[in-house]
Amino acid sequence: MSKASNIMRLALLQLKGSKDKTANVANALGQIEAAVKQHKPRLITLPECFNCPYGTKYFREYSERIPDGYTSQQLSKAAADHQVYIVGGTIPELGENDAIYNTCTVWAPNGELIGKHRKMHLFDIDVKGGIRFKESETLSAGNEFTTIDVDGHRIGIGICYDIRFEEMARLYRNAGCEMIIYPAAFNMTTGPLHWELLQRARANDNQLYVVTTSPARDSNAEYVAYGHSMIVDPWAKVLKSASEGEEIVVADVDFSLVEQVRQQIPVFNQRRVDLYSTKQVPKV
Ligand SMILES: NC(=O)CCC(=O)C(=O)O
Repeated sequence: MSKASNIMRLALLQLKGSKDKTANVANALGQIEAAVKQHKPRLITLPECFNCPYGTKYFREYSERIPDGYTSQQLSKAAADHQVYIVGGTIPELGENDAIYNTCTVWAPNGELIGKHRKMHLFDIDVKGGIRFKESETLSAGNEFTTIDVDGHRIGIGICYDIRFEEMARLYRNAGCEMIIYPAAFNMTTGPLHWELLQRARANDNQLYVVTTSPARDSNAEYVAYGHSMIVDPWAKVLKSASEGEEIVVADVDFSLVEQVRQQIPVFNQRRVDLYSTKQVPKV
């Protein structure tokens, strides 16, 4: 598809969550409607696990089939009603053989499912004096890369912990992506240290936009999300950032900046491939 425009308006919805799935989805739908009315975005993003508490003991109970489940159907309808792209955060997906995945769905303005990304790198960490979390206790990892086309612009999808894996971002860059979107929920141990750093690193290394959308912080929750949903530009500059609470972050991104940065700092033509190998890029 040809690039209709280089400017795209994004709205990142940093949403409050609770244990009530219907209320969480209703809140997301209300915020989508508000964002559309107030800001007329082309693309809306939601947080990781926006319809359920983020915790391994909850994933199976809250899981749904995609695209037949309740949350998918609501997001599809919202995209069509408002004529907008929706990167639907993540939900626990009930997959083949009863496996559960942490999955992002992407909806086109006609309500069609145009992308489904299962988190590839499960969040399994144990930091002394900090956080212990093991997604693999109940989740399975996805094995496929996911890119979508929005008005001729290729966008890669990753989920939270995926951002730590530079190889994945590099692969998206090599596949022609100009932006990577990560629904995410960093925590209060690693968030202050690594959240902005990782986004700016991925943007700088690959000369593309990086977008993250977090749940709002709830200090009483079992897992306290860091917040600070963010858009970083291809210069690795923070274009816009949320605070901790429920918030809509709106920004116009200019995709011509991607090409400008790649021309001005042409590292991808300066690789010493005679000294280090570059892997074959799998088709994505
Ligand atoms: N939900 C996640 O994958 C959390 C990742 C995270 O907090 C990190 O430090 O990495």
